[in-house]
Amino acid sequence: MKHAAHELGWVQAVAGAAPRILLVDDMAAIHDDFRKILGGTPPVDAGLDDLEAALFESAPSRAGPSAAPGFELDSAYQGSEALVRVRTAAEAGRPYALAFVDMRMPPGWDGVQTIEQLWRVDPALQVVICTAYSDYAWEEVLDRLDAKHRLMILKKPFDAIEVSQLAHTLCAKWQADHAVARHTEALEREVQLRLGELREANQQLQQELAERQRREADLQLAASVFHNALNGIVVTDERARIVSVNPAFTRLTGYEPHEAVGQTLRLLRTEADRASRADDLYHQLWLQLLATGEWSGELWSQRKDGSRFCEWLSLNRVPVPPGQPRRFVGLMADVTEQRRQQDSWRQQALHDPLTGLANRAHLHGRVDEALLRAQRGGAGCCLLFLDLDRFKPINDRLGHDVGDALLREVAERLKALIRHDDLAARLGGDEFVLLLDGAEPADCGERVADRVLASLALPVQVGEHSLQIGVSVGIAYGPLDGADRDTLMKQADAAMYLAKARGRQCWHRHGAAPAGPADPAASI
Ligand SMILES: Nc1nc2c(ncn2[C@@H]2O[C@H](COP(=O)(O)OP(=O)(O)OP(=O)(O)O)[C@@H](O)[C@H]2O)c(=O)[nH]1
Repeated sequence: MKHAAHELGWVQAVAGAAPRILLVDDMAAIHDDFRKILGGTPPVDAGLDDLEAALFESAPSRAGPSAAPGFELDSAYQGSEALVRVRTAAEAGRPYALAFVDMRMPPGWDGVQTIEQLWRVDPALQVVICTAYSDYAWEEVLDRLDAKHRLMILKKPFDAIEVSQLAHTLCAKWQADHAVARHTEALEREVQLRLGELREANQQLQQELAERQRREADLQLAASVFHNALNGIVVTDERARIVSVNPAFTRLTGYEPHEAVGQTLRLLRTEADRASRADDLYHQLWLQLLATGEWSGELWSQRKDGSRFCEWLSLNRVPVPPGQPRRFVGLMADVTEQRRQQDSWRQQALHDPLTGLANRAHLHGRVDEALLRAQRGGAGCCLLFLDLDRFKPINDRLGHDVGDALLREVAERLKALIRHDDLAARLGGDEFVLLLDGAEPADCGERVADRVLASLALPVQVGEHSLQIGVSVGIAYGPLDGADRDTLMKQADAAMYLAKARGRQCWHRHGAAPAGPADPAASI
């Protein structure tokens, strides 16, 4: 508030308002004299003229009321009253510029005490101490007040010009002091403002620096990952053209960066894929990548040296700011070994280890599929149940190894008799099944059975042994003889037993009338 009051004082001063002067004296006549000199009207009291004459060397009328116009004068007759006026003026924002203070003002404070009190309230107040006598040595007064720059001493009797000059000079000094103070304050504010702006700019700079350092760290990390990754990394544009590759890509494919960059991912196509005119996998995967932003899967690829490898490729669209070219990143890993292992496990799970034919589980799956297709209006299927005739004696006589070799040879012959879409399976022991997928023509089972009988009637050479075996075949058509797998297989099995019952080395179709003994010429 003090600051605001000073500020208002300054506004008043610069606005050209009359400087305010406070007259502090216990004698009313003195007030009138000051007013005459400084622009006030003297009180109507003849007795005061004498007093005036005693105080001033020359009569006040000599100075004239117009000698120093332009001051606003107030009077206080005791120090305490002066204090109230000074405080009120300061709080109202209209401080006094100058106070003329009498030295002796009984019964209250003397001049020095009064000045001390006034300066506590308004330290900028200029003071003229008026005295004919003093209770203090002047050095002592000045030391005690410790304010030589804002205090003047006016000794009685007064000279009007001296009073007027003091008033003008000290008011002008007060105004100048205020102007300097305001200017200094304005400068300080400006400096603070600039400092604040600088601090803010500096803080922003620090934040940007920290952000840049964080980004640089991220980039370094990304670059380190790119260069040290064990997996191949390939970055492409949206037309699948390679933009960059990492060292692991080169290790995996044999292509140096300068050989790969600018090529498309088709660089890794296998010879077979290149020869094929059909839309290749790369085309399909790229369409999916553009549509969904990601693709992953296994594909066979070819290295620069021509060797093939199975790669796991995972492609993703890289998010980039608007306006930047689209990029895709692919992670590649050589999974050839895993793929071979899986193939081997799949082979073992679905195939008979001795002959390599399909096993029972595999057969079941294929029969189910065939029956389902038939249900949906597709062609049916035919099952041929085969059981070798008198296989046990070979085993018993010549041992299991010879028996095994015989079984393997039977498997080879069976495979040679069927089409690509058909399936040859070994259920175990000397039991085999042929699945003819798409039972066309209507007697295809019987025709194949004839070929089986003929083929297996030929001797089998195992080492030094020329072995002669036969086979009994049961035939059942799905879904005609069984709409579900269990039924169909049971019917074919039962038909095979009927063929055995007929004397072996013959076939029997499920549902056909039991025939007489098979042609002995066809049997062993
Ligand atoms: N070598 C070999 N023999 C097997 C294998 N699995 C089963 N066997 C044998 O194959 C024979 C099959 O028995 P059967 O079909 O009853 O014998 P079979 O002499 O053919 O009898 P029929 O069918 O009535 O003519 C048994 O001696 C089994 O021990 C195998 O994996 N390897």
